[in-house]
Amino acid sequence: MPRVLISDKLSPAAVEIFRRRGIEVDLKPGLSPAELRAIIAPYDGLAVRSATKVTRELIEAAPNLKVVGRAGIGVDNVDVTSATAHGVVVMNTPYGNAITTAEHAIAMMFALARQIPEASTSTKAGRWEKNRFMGVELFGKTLGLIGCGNIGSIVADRAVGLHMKVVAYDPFLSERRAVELGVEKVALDVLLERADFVTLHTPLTEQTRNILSRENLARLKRGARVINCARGGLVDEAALHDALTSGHLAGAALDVFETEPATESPLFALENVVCTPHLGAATAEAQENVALQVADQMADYLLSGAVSNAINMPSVTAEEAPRLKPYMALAQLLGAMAGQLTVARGGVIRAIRVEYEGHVAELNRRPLTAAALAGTLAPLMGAVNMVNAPVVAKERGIEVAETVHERRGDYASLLRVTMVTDRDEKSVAGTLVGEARPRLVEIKGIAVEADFAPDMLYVTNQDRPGFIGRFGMVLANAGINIATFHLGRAAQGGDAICLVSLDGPIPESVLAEVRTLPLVVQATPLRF
Ligand SMILES: NC(=O)c1ccc[n+]([C@@H]2O[C@H](COP(=O)([O-])OP(=O)(O)OC[C@H]3O[C@@H](n4cnc5c(N)ncnc54)[C@H](O)[C@@H]3O)[C@@H](O)[C@H]2O)c1
Ligand SMILES: O=C(O)[C@H](O)COP(=O)(O)O
Repeated sequence: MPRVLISDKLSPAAVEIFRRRGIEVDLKPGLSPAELRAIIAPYDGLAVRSATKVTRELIEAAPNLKVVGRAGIGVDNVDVTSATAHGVVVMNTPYGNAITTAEHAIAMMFALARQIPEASTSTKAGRWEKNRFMGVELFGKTLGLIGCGNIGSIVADRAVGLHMKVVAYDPFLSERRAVELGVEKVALDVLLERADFVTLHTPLTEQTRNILSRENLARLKRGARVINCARGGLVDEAALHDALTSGHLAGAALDVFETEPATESPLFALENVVCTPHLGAATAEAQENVALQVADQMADYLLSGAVSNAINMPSVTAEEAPRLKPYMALAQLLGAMAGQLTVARGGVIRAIRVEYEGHVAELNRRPLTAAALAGTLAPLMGAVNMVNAPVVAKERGIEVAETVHERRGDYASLLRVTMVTDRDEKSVAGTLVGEARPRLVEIKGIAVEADFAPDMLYVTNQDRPGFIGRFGMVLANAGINIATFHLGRAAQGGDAICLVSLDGPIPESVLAEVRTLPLVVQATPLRF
């Protein structure tokens, strides 16, 4: 039974889902990084919000970990590169808290425009300062959106409803989408010049870090107001403080901070600053949404291999997963065979080709190619799986090509994996028997029919009488039982292949003897 650890405060709905789906779940929010590292080893899944930092050290301490589920949007607290390198899928819930966060940004805009928090504090303190709090109307004002994705679009919709003019800076926003949303797509400089209010809705990346830098804050209109409900680090906090105290900016509303938890900041002393403690996603509805969604997604992956909303892996729907699973196993086995033959021959890998023919060509091929890659690379590089194989191949400069053949051959479905090195090419092909059992049907273009077995021996020889008898005798003399025996040849008297499955690994001394037999070209033990 898979085990999941929830290390942040998630709605109890998540625990219920995991248990109902047969997953053992432990709820331990608030652990220190060292405490978390000490207990993570047995878990298959880790569910987090933004408080847990899923670092390289944590991932390295988690040999069983298969999936990290972020109950929320931002994954900047997860070291996705390390997770990928260790074959761990990282998934988030990209829509579950979008409305709630957009509403928080709008609430912050109202709070700023009418100084509601400060006015409330003053009124509760018994001071009736009716003349102190003079606000501004939102009607007719210009809202500048930096980032117009899921949350930015909802903010735009609400702002248009308030009769604001909305301008948006987002390099990935199409003109068509901008028109649909009723926003004007502009360059960042134009936004900074025109906006009365600026609201940020981008992830924190190398490109967006400090997007409201000292220079960009200075470009804002005098009297403009800034709202950040996205991520600390998007705004230069020291420069913001200076712009507010100098009177250049009229106010700022911050839900997120460079350092969190933010328990002290010079900004807290300013009257025209409204702060909340990263509450953007904090509504009952949003927390229920993200908890249910992350638990279902993680359970799907752990139980059936279905992948949704993964940051580092192609999607596999729950409907596809059962159909893909046997083909993934076939792709992985073919890859493992091609990889082992390549290791035996040596050489620098240049390319890996995966060919699809028949029904399999109509399936979702990305996970199949990833499985084939994982199979090929694992014998050469160790801990490679479907998650990290494409990255590993890219890092090593290995070209990956996928080919779909229209032609129909002897098999309803055929998968072929070829490894190209600076020396030669090695290809193996297979199919599924009864839609479930992987079967090898071709090695180096030579037809051969064999099931995969944990221990096999692959021999190439000259197609002349005498090989089979001597080969059988060597194994028999060593007390090695041949479980299955398969032969193939390119042409009469030409290159021939022999693939046998054994009841265990072949001892080195016996292998050496096989290699010295007349007619034998090479002998390679295979493990699956
Ligand atoms: N305060 C909170 O509690 C809270 C809650 C949810 C999300 N968030 C934050 O909000 C962010 C946005 O969420 P979303 O769901 O809208 O994400 P999204 O991916 O749908 O949208 C992000 C948008 O930013 C744009 N973008 C990327 N780089 C940019 C750049 N250099 N300049 C301008 N635009 C750029 C993208 O094109 C995209 O349209 C998340 O990444 C997360 O960090 C915060
Ligand atoms: O990216 C997000 O989804 C938000 O920042 C929410 O973070 P939280 O789950 O810690 O509230």
